[in-house]
Amino acid sequence: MPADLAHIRQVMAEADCLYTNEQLEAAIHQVAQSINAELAERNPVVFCVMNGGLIFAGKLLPQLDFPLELSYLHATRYRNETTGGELFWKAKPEISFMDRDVLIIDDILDEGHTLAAISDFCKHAGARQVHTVVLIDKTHDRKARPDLKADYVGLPCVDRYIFGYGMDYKGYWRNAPGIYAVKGL
Ligand SMILES: O=P(O)(O)OC[C@H]1O[C@H](OP(=O)(O)OP(=O)(O)O)[C@H](O)[C@@H]1O
Ligand code: HPA
Repeated sequence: MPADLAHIRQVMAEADCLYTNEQLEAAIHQVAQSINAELAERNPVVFCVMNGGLIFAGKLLPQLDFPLELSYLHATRYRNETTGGELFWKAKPEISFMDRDVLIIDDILDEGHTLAAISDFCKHAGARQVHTVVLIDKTHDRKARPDLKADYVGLPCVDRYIFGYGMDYKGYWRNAPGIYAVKGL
């Protein structure tokens, strides 16, 4: 069914801005410094988790100052909805990471099923160590595992449905230049 563009535009017009582009760029810079300090000698394989990780990865990677190999994977469980379901692999990693450090870049750690499944997949497939970085860690008590955390986090966010900076609302507004919460969600 075609999207109701009037609704999509209204969602943007009524959304609350949680983080501006400037705040996000400052957070990404901090994260990059931490990763530079800790992974510089690890020669990692870096995976951008599509689609949501695209903008964050694009802004983070040029600030990493050490040798790395870049690839992508695509696992999704929201599929243009605002609640998550079963994890579906659209593209598994193609580059070999056997006995290599892996860095997973994603936009958001929400319930964490996605990051946990990707990390487990990489460990079982022979990664030496799996590191994770997310731009946003949503604050609530519904994490897939109680101790589930990313190794590097840009910013926390309230327990609302958010979009922008790679994250979508019904497939739209990944291009929004900040992070916004949908009115009423
Ligand atoms: O922590 P979780 O509750 O598992 O949710 C986080 C995941 O959900 C989103 O992906 P989505 O399934 O929407 O796929 P997409 O990036 O292709 O939109 C987001 O990009 C994360 O990968
Ligand atoms: O709040 C969210 N917004 C967009 N995508 C998401 N994937 C998990 N949580 C979210």
